[in-house]
Amino acid sequence: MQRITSATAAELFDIAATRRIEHAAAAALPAHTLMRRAGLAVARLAMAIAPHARTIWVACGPGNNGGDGFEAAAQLRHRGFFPAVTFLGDESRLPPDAKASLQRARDAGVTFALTPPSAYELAIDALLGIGSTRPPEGTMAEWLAKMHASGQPVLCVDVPSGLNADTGTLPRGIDQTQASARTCITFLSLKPGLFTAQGRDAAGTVWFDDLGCSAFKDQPVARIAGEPDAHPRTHASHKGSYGDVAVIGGASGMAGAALLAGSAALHGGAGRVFVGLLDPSAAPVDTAQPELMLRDARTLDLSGMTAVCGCGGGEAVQELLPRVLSTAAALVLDADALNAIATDGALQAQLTSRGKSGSPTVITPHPLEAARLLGCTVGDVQADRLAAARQLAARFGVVVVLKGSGTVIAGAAETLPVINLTGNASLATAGTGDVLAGMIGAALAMRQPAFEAARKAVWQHGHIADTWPADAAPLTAGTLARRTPA
Ligand SMILES: NC(=O)C1=CN([C@@H]2O[C@H](COP(=O)(O)OP(=O)(O)OC[C@H]3O[C@@H](n4cnc5c(N)ncnc54)[C@H](OP(=O)(O)O)[C@@H]3O)[C@@H](O)[C@H]2O)[C@@H](O)CC1
Ligand SMILES: [K+]
Repeated sequence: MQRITSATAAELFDIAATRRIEHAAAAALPAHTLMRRAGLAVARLAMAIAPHARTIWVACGPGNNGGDGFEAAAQLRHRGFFPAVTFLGDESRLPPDAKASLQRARDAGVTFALTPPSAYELAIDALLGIGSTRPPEGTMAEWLAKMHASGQPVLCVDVPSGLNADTGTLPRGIDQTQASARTCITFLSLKPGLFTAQGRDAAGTVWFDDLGCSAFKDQPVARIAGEPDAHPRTHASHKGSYGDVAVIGGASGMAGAALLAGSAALHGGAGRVFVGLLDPSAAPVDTAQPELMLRDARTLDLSGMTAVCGCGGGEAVQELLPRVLSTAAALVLDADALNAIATDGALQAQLTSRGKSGSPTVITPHPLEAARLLGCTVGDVQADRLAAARQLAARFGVVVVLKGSGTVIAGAAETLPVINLTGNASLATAGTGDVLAGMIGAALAMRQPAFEAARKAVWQHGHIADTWPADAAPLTAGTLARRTPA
């Protein structure tokens, strides 16, 4: 059993691949072996989460996910705990493995009830796993709501019930994202839906148990990538070794966004950082950050530079985009640059030809910006974030950073997309996106390949937030850019 953290590197498998792994493993092992192992793993984790629990509510559904629950209840009872099972299904229609585990729970003396216990210290959600086909309703929805509202810890078996394990979406009306402590133990494969969209909040802390079946492989759909490699600086290096970043943005009243991106690029290690402001009346120097070289955006020669374009760009950025797209050696497109491209076919064609020419280009849309670029709704993007990121990457030939819970980084078709596991809700504050764009710009300026530059910067951006000292001032975009609480 392995706890999954932002340092974990592993491949992710969709439901179809997980089914193939399950079938291959089940065929190679004696009957009921997988479910016994799964139930034992659930029981072990339950005992670790709630070692002093008097009552453990085990909610079991109509399929093999419920079977894992029966098996866990049997194992818990054998170890002196008092699991109370509520079963929502038809015994005569249980799959054979689940039927065997139901009998084992009965033989162990587990208590069965029609309604959940009035008090319990841990709930085990074994209602639905990867066989979920429709939104939970009726009693099942009520039980899930009760678990959610109780404030007691919830341990989800394989996946939070109702969660789409491929996409991380929950059905409307099924809110599993607010309970006090949520844990999910998943079997045989790590599923992408546990790590993006609503999946992260619904699953909480994820544990993985391969049930002794690591030899069974299949085709992954994505990966979590762990901590990126450090790029140590050689002693005999100089500022020219780390490249030039030019931030293009900061239209009237929005200079702060461009300055934040510039600060992030500077602290991200770029050799020199220019900030090309679109507001002609902007101050000639930022006295708080004198290292930033402020220029009029229209006068900057971008050849040989990494441009970070769009931060606070407003509508003014549109007229500069043809030149930025054609001359920047490497490019990060964010915010208003993306909105401008979304409404301008000629700019889209230019971005596509830039992507096809192999010039390093990273775009950093949030879901609404991604929807505008794809000509669909935010709901469509969020319904399958991996697919949306892949589609954007394929359409423009660029690296895509689709922001949000479980940021997705997608590039060329032959590169597995990455779901990033660092970051938390403290990043939901103005300007953090500008900081990310600047950090990616710095990594590109240091000549890291575009996908790796994006992956590394996204990881670090979230990691800074994750390791922000609890007793420090709250994280702001400015302190995030400087990487130091102040
Ligand atoms: N085989 C093994 O040894 C191992 C199995 N493992 C475990 O098995 C899980 C997969 O099991 P599974 O395929 O039986 O699917 P599962 O998620 O239990 O649900 C299917 C049932 O639910 C029903 N149903 C669907 N949606 C519903 C809804 N909204 N509301 C109500 N009912 C609904 C559906 O009915 P139907 O759609 O056919 O009407 C069907 O009866 C997997 O996630 C893992 O936990 C692993 O531990 C490895 C070892
Ligand atoms: K479940």
